[in-house]
Parts: sequence; structure tokens; C-alpha cells
Amino acid sequence: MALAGTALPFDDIRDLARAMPALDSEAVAKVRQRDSQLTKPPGSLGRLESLVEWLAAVQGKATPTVSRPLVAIFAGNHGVVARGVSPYPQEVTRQMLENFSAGGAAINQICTTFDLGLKVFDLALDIPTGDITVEAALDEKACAATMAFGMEAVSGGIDLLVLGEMGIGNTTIAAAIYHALYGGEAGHWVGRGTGIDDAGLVRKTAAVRDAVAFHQSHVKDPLEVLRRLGGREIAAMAGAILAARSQRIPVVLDGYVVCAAAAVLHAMDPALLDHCVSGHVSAEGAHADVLARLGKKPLLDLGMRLGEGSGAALAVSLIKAALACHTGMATFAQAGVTDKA
Ligand SMILES: O=C(O)c1ccc[n+]([C@@H]2O[C@H](COP(=O)([O-])O)[C@@H](O)[C@H]2O)c1
Ligand SMILES: Cc1cc2nc[nH]c2cc1C
Repeated sequence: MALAGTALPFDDIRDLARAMPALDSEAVAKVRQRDSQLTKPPGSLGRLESLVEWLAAVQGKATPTVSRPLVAIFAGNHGVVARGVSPYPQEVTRQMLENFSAGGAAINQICTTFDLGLKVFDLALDIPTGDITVEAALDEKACAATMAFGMEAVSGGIDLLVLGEMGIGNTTIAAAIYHALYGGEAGHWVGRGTGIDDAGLVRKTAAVRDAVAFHQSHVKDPLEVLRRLGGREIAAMAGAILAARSQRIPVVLDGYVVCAAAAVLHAMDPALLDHCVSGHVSAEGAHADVLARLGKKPLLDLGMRLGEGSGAALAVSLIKAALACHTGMATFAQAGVTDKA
């Protein structure tokens, strides 16, 4: 167990969320000015151009960097797996952490390919959170301490944060959070996760419906949704997103589970995600709907549903390429290329 975070009551977290730095419009103007001189028709690099503007706005620098990108994977275990909501047993969460350490997981290969740092955080895997169908996942103190732990994980001079997670059962947790925040039918939010069969899908949908019904009178407060229906990795990622914002670090969101942490913050204040882009849209059915609600257009759509930050880490390749174009391209004057009249 590695929960050393200072416990902040939810009121302190709300205060912190209200005190985030503004985005830097002067840095964006300077990026646009340089972009207009580069040897290409205006706008021809499409979304790559807006990615550089976004980096500059968040970092507050006319020449942003992606020199020290970090993939942070937060791992947690969930009492709700007792409801038969995942085809895999709970011990796979820890076994996959050992696989990450040994370099054998997909995320290890992606990090090596694109030169990304990787840190994995074990969030009390031996103590699964409460079964959300009959109790709260966490009490306020534990939830706030886990958010603080996630905040403290964002340090060490990184200039881009990729969020990932690992936790058997956590697509049920994410679905419950979305159902609580956004309403509708439980079944709309429930997908097959790691590949649950038809009977399991029925159990999973019932678990999400039961959980949200059980906590219904508390779902107006997003932080209550997080502590009652969430998990430690979701709470830590919410803390990490907040800390990244206060340290002016851009964040790349991964799939269905990571976005549940983002959705909690978005429900508090949509501007809390201004420093985040969506790395990819997951094959988990409702993720596209979630991204639309968050106002985020995914960079990639590769049919992936792995987690581990894998889709987001792949998207860093595009962000790096966008920045390399912006910083490395010649201007019309430098290259002796005639600009349009
Ligand atoms: O993030 C996603 O889009 C995603 C979609 C499906 C599965 N996962 C991963 O699979 C695990 C949860 O799946 P499950 O079926 O046990 O709820 C967890 O470790 C997630 O990282 C992740
Ligand atoms: C093997 C395995 C690897 C994973 N990586 C992220 N979630 C996962 C779930 C399973 C089951």
C-alpha cells in the first residue's frame, strides 16, 4: 500500500479547483504568428496546429516542449468484482503490475517506441474498495487522501502527463460514474470491458443500476459520486488532473476508465479539463458519448480497449510530431520559398 497523500477534505479540493491558472493567450498568439510564416499553406497541418496552440496555452510558453513526457498508471481493486462483472479474477491487477515492472505489457512497448517515461502506482491493491451496489467505495477521508496521492504523483519536471489505469472491474466502476453523472439507462453506459459474455453483461448492467439506485440521493455532488461509486485509481487520476492543471502540465486522457475521473472534474467545472486532450476513443461502446459530453475530440480511433494509458501514449507520437513541425520547419524567408501574394 502506498497512500502517503495528505488528506484534504473535499472543501479544500473544491477551493483548489477554483484557483487554477488561466490559459496563456499571448503564448497562443505567438505560436500563430510563427505558424503563419512556416513553409506550408495556412491551416494545412490541420489539428497538428491546434495541438501546438494547446501546448503553448497550457504551458504558458510560446515555444512549448514535450521533452519529459510521463505515462502514469494508477492501479486499484474493486469490491464490485464479487458481482461477477469481469471475466478476469481480481489477482490479475497485481499480476499486471508485475508485468509492467518486467517490461512485458503493451504500454511498455509503446513507451519504449516513443521515448515516454513510465511510472506505476499501486493503490492499496490488497484492500479492494467497497462493493458499490451495497456501500460506498471509499469514505471521504480515504477518497481525499487518494486524490492527494494522485496530486503528489505529478512532480519531477515532467512537461506532458499521460494518464493510464489498471484495475479488474473498473469498467463497471466507470459505467456507474457515468450513469450517476449523466442519467439515462444503465445499459447505455455498460460495455463488455475485457470481454464479458452475455450473462456477465446482464450482471454488470444490474450492478451499475443497483449501485446508482443505492447512492441516488447523493449523486448531485460530483465528489460524492467519486467517493461512493469510484475507486482508488479513479480518485488518484482526478487528483493528478488537478495537480497537472495547477503546474501547467498538459494531460492526454486515455479511454473509458480514465475519462471517468475527468468526467467527475468536468461536472464540477468544465474548465477544469481545458489542459486535457483525448488521446483516443475506446471500443467500449459509450466512450464516444462520454467524449462528446466532455467536449473532447479524440486524436485516434483504433478500436482499442486495453487501458494502461495505451491509446493516449500512442497519441503522444502525434503531439510530438506536431511540435517538431512547429519548431523545426523553415519559414518562407529562411527556405527561399515564395509565399502567396
Ligand atoms: O479504458 C478503456 O477504454 C478500457 C476498456 C476496456 C477495458 N479496460 C481495461 O480492462 C480492465 C477493466 O476491465 P473489466 O472487464 O475487468 O471491467 C482495466 O484494467 C482497464 O484498464 C480499459
Ligand atoms: C491481461 C489484462 C491486461 C490489461 N491491461 C489493462 N487492463 C487489463 C486487463 C487484463 C485482463
